[in-house]
Amino acid sequence: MATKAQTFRLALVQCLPGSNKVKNLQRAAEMVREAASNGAQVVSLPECFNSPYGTRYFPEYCEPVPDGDSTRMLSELAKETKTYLIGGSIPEKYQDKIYNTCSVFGPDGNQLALYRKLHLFDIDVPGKIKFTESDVLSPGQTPQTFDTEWCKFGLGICYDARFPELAGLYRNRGCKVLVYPGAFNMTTGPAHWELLARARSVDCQVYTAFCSVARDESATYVAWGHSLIVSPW
Ligand SMILES: NC(=O)CCC(=O)C(=O)O
Repeated sequence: MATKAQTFRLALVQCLPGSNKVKNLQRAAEMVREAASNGAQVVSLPECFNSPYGTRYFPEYCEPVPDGDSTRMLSELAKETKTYLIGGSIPEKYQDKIYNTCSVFGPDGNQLALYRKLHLFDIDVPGKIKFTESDVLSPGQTPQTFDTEWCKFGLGICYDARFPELAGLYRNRGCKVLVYPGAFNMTTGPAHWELLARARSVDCQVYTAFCSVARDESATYVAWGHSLIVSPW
């Protein structure tokens, strides 16, 4: 009798989006292919993988989901690589609003989830960083999970990881892995990135994956990087 595999390989793609959207998509696709060829069955991209991260960029780079170039690429890529592909996030244009949105596709290319960032990143650390996503973005309203043959996954985006209630809700729904595409910065990254991933894992007894964009010291928003996966232990 065939037994169901209990383990799988999850890859976090720490790509470096720049100002050219076509190149951002090409590079992300190359890195997903590389991960799949190294045995990854589930792959995540980071927050805003198709655009630079910043409120000034969201209106320019936003697209409809699932009918935009970035989401079409994700669906085709999931099918080509036969992976579960967690599409980081992109600025999504929906009606007259913009959301920070993660789409997930299965190995057959079908969309399994659409998650809009619930908690917008509005912070002011005097002398260090001020950022107000809510100037441009609207918050999502609904937590989202998706199923694989191995376990149920829960989705958050970056700042969402600061809210234990969301992780606890996913734990109560039976999720074993929480995935947060992200882009922390050089102030909060060293202070809280690893701490939050480990906290969510220990308090919910789940695996937690934080997938960051790579660091570019010349960018208007310098990301911390340091993608990581944490075990319940
Ligand atoms: N993109 C984000 O949500 C950034 C969150 C962040 O840096 C934080 O400290 O929280």
